[in-house]
Amino acid sequence: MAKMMSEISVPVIDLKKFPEEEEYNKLREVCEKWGCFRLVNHDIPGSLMQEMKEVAIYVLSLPSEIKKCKVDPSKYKRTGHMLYTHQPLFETMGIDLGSPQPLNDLFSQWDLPPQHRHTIEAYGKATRELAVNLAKKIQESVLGLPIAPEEVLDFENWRCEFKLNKFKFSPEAIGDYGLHWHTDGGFLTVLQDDDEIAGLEAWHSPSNCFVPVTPAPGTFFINIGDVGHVWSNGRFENVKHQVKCNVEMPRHSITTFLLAPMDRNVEVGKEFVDSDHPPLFGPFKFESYADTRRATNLIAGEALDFLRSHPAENTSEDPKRFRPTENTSEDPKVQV
Ligand SMILES: O=C(O)CCC(=O)C(=O)O
Ligand SMILES: [Fe+2]
Repeated sequence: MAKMMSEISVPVIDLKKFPEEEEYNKLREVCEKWGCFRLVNHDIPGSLMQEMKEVAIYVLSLPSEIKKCKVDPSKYKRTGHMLYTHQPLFETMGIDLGSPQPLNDLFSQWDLPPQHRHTIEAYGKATRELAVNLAKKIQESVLGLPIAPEEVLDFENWRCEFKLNKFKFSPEAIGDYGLHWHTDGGFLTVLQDDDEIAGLEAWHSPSNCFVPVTPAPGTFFINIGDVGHVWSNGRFENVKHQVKCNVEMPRHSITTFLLAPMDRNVEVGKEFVDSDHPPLFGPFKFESYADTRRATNLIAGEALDFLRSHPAENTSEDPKRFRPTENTSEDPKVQV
């Protein structure tokens, strides 16, 4: 069994403390050492978070015949209900909020209360803005202020994805995985984890163990994904995380993924490159990276090895490379 160090806890970033230099330094260090943090004092109202959770509970408890009824997948790649044979406790509902049409189609097919639409739109907009704000703070934490306007990244134009998740926890599922360990593919994720039902665990490389993430109502859990790792030239941790069933009650979470530039390549940020730190990754299109992750089922950041500038320098010698001490007898990696 992997050791679980319950005395270590995920660091906290306080959004109200910016632009204090100390909080910028903490943010940068946390991205390097953990790749995740608990965010407090953001300005998304607790009432909107609660309403969004109620919508998630409502939508994901609809009969499966209704949930199965998909909006045209050729039209909307990111909208629809998904189940995973290897992760039977997990189901997710993706909604593309990039244009009003997918929501129009969903609401006309599913006959959802109109108020739910308002909640999804308001919450999607608020968490997207929060993700963009955090991404900017992260860039500022590296470059220092003020950043020359031409260097500020256009995070507001980046691709964003939105998902409602349900974990069908029950007495029989105790000890099972809701989601096996993985990284998120994008730049960063704003996760509203269940405010009552625990289960999320984040990998902490310096301690070589998974750390339980304790629910904290009214806050978000933020994690850096593979694109954030590439952009920082490997300096920021694309944190591995998993969800385990410890409680006998269903668990719900809502994820807003800030993924990558829409029409440009993902590239190593030039602020991370100098003669001692050549770029570790070549430029790539996010969609093709996402396809590779899916096709190879390498969903814990290993697919980045295909993009390394010097593939011979395989990360297997990297002492920080993820080596789980449990789950090794089976292949736990399943697409998320
Ligand atoms: O529900 C959670 O706590 C985590 C969800 C997650 O990791 C994901 O959707 O990628
Ligand atoms: Fe995740």
